[in-house]
Amino acid sequence: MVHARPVTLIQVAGLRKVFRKPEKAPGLRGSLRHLLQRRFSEHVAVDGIDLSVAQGEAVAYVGPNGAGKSTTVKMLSGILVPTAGQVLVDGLVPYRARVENARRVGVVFGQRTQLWWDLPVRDSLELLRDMHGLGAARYRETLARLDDVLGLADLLPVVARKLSLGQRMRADLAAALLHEPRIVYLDEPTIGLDIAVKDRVRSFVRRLVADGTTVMLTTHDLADIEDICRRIVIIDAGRVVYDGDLQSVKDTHVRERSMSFELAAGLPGVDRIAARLPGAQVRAGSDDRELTVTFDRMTLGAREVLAAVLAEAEIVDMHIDEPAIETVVRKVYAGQLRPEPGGGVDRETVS
Ligand SMILES: Nc1ncnc2c1ncn2[C@@H]1O[C@H](COP(=O)(O)OP(=O)(O)OP(=O)(O)O)[C@@H](O)[C@H]1O
Repeated sequence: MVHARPVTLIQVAGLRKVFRKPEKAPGLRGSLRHLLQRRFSEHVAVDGIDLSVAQGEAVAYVGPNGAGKSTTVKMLSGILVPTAGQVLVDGLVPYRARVENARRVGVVFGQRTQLWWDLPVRDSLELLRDMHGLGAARYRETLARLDDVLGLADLLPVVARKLSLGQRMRADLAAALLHEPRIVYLDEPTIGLDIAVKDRVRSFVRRLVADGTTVMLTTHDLADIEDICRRIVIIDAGRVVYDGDLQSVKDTHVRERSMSFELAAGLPGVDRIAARLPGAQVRAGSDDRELTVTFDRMTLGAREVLAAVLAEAEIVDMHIDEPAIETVVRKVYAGQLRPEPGGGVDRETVS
């Protein structure tokens, strides 16, 4: 069988952004001196990023505060001009073709709205319809589809400033997707939302990806990532420190795994099980029919753990706790994951 090659929609090479900040002593004297003798310091926000995203991929773009995530997304959406490097989004250089790029891209900022604050949602959507030059039939059709998944009907007559945060996010998603962009940048799309609305937004984005939209997700909410993305790009201090499959980053960087058991009768003795599993931590739960074994997956397998517990007790139920991506990201934040010398990164195969 011949597989079609995936189409690359976002292609970034050696991308850099250096901000110049004025160096000025405080007060009037400082301002006057700055006028006569301007001094600037340079701040490297994005420091040579290479990134390639295929059509229909959902990529989490993650990193600590100030890592350079928003600066990258601003360069991808044409708001900022890079200091060096190449950016190509759907065949366009975003900062040179801002209008055309905006037609193909949708941006959602969880912390800001693109709705007109004093207008009913319907008016904002109609303004966007006109800005994007959408015909009446296409507008009606897209709005009906968005209404179906986002439940917009009740929100349309409401003035944006009167919407709750969750309603505002649903309306903002509709505003960003009205023109059916091929690429969507989501910046903290679930921030401040309650669990039920978060779930709704996440399943909406999953559906978007399943329909072939390319999504780049910037978030501090790691559950968003686990729910939506298979690939994760972690950046720190403007550089990519990991780019690969979410599962493999967990497998590579989180060696610890846990298995929990529910036993038919009281524990036969934690020590006896521990003796069969050198290096593992065996703990009794709150009642003596629960048992948790934590082990290094490089030295012990789930099968050996199961066999050791079975040899001493009758098992009613068991489950394996998956390592959370949180643990990996915490390592990055603690500086334990660094780029390879020479700028190489841990790029894994992405399926
Ligand atoms: N317009 C600007 N002028 C000067 N420095 C800037 C500007 N925008 C961003 N920076 C600096 O560049 C660095 C990267 O900022 P950026 O907003 O891209 O980080 P981020 O990863 O999005 O952070 P956060 O998670 O807090 O949103 C920071 O040190 C920031 O202070």
